[in-house]
Amino acid sequence: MMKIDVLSLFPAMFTGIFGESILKKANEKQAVTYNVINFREFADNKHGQVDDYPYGGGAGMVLKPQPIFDAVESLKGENELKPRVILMCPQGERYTQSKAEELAKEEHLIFICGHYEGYDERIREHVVTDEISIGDYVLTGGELGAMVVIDSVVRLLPGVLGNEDSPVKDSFSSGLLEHPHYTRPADFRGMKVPSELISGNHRLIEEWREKESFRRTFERRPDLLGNHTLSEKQKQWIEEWEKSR
Ligand SMILES: C[S@@+](CC[C@H](N)C(=O)[O-])C[C@H]1O[C@@H](n2cnc3c(N)ncnc32)[C@H](O)[C@@H]1O
Repeated sequence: MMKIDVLSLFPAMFTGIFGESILKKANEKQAVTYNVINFREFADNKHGQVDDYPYGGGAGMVLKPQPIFDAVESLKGENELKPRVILMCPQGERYTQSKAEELAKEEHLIFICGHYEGYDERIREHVVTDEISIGDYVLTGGELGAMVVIDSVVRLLPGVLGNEDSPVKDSFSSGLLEHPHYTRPADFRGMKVPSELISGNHRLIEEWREKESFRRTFERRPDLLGNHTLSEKQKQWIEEWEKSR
């Protein structure tokens, strides 16, 4: 079972997300346990102070090393392999599906959610194994970022999603965006579902999905095709689309 610990100054933010939908079910199925800790409890001063002014001056407060070092040390099991200690940070590695797949193989993840201006650099250097950014924008705190990462990792744990929601065909898992979906009715206000999908012919349906998945990626995210060697079929599709433009 995967163990997820979160260090945050605002633990109540996680109550909703861990108590709903797939994250809740994953815990009920004993695929994962969640533990959210307010690292203020580890402050070694009677005011519970976890931040201080930056050396050299300037705006904003910096998270002190002591509460975070002590909190992380308290979470490492004695006989445990090293946990991944993940710092949520806009300066970190940009988060991707392949990182989610990598983290889903681990047994223990510890997330550090910052607030304020930044972290004392010694936290990065001596406690953290990974620094993750969820995108090129700045959030108020690391909590929302940690939720994004946790959600995307937990849904990959064995047994969490049923076969019907299998993550294997999701966008990015195969290197391409997923094909479009349709459901009933087959004709909604004159807008028809592609005939291949209602043909009942599995080969036709698979071919349509394969082609539309590639088209969607080619049109919306050609950057994803950067490392992809095009098959003959894909080259023909591109020619066909370029002619019809
Ligand atoms: C206001 S931000 C600090 C930004 C910092 N001064 C900088 O420029 O790098 C406060 C906290 O929010 C979190 N955060 C902000 N943007 C993030 C992002 N894109 N991805 C992950 N965490 C983020 C981090 O935990 C960060 O320590």
